[in-house]
Amino acid sequence: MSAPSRIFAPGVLEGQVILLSGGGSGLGRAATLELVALGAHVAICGRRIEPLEETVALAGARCSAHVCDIREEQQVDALVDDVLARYGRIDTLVNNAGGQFLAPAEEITPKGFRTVTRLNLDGTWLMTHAVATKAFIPAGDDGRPRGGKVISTTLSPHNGLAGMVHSSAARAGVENMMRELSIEWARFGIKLNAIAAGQFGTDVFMTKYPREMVAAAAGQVPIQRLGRPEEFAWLVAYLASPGGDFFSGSVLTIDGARDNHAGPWPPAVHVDDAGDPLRESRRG
Ligand SMILES: CCCCC/C=C/C(=O)SCCNC(=O)CCNC(=O)[C@H](O)C(C)(C)COP(=O)(O)OP(=O)(O)OC[C@H]1O[C@@H](n2cnc3c(N)ncnc32)[C@H](O)[C@@H]1OP(=O)(O)O
Ligand SMILES: NC(=O)C1=CN([C@@H]2O[C@H](COP(=O)(O)OP(=O)(O)OC[C@H]3O[C@@H](n4cnc5c(N)ncnc54)[C@H](OP(=O)(O)O)[C@@H]3O)[C@@H](O)[C@H]2O)C=CC1
Repeated sequence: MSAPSRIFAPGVLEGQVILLSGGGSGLGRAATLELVALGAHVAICGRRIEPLEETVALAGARCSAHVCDIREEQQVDALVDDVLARYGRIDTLVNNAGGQFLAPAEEITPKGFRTVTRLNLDGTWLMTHAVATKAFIPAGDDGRPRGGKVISTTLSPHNGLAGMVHSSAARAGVENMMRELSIEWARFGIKLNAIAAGQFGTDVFMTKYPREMVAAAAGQVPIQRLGRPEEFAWLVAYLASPGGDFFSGSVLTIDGARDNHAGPWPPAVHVDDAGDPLRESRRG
């Protein structure tokens, strides 16, 4: 059973049905536990059943596991149909599944580039389109489109993450997809936002990339630490809650200022002998 939220009132998401991709690990698991703790029913998906079942064991009966590869149109259709058959509605879609490999751009093959853009951009589109057309746009009891929310995880820094040209391109595409759809689908009551995550110390982040880069990552964040999965989870919960109702078409960057500068301030080349930031002397 999920522990009570440290931030939000219990029950703030009571009655909501949330579909979240990548709920078997890291940020997706943390978000699932927070959403369930706030009263939501959360259907989670991923390619492997084992990690999904581990999340269900932690979250309790309001969470269900569904195997689905978000890159496969038929699997996505079947997933959304299953979730609707089980819960009768979907209020919020969290597109959290994603990832990439680290490689110099010139070494990335067409297949490698396609693999990452298919996962992050096409997969996010397939999920968003299926949930919108099956759950958000059809009329509810009042004869009007039911509406709903879409929250998509993207990537900070926005000026390009070196070694990840495929993911940098795909996440920029996702952010503009959210912005564009927030205009077109406002007429259906659909609100779409992106959460641009900086570096968070999830298990996969800590183990997938070269050790030297992981060790240096916190030092590249102006506030000098990695994000904590629960900090991401709180932002997802806020957007899903009534507090998030006037957000649409936004990119919320959660990265300890990494989007603005890499490293502490002042950097070593910007300090005087006492270690203070350099400043110009007044003229005259
Ligand atoms: C310090 C850095 C800051 C990082 C900031 C971001 C952090 C995070 O996002 S942390 C969370 C990361 N989580 C994930 O990435 C999870 C999901 N990732 C994956 O599933 C894989 O990494 C995937 C994206 C590569 C997709 O896996 P899969 O569909 O199983 O693809 P394949 O392994 O079959 O590979 C297909 C194709 O892709 C190319 N490729 C894969 N890995 C590499 C590599 N390490 N280097 C170069 N190229 C790679 C390659 O073309 C593969 O085809 P084949 O050569 O025919 O195998
Ligand atoms: N941690 C970080 O610092 C950052 C993370 N992000 C992004 O945040 C998200 C979560 O990251 P994090 O928790 O750290 O990483 P994880 O690798 O732990 O999470 C990725 C999740 O996505 C699922 N997934 C991957 N491919 C597919 C697919 N084709 N279909 C369905 N599910 C899939 C995985 O499950 P399975 O393998 O079973 O399919 C896994 O549960 C990702 O999009 C990541 O790129 C962005 C910026 C920084």
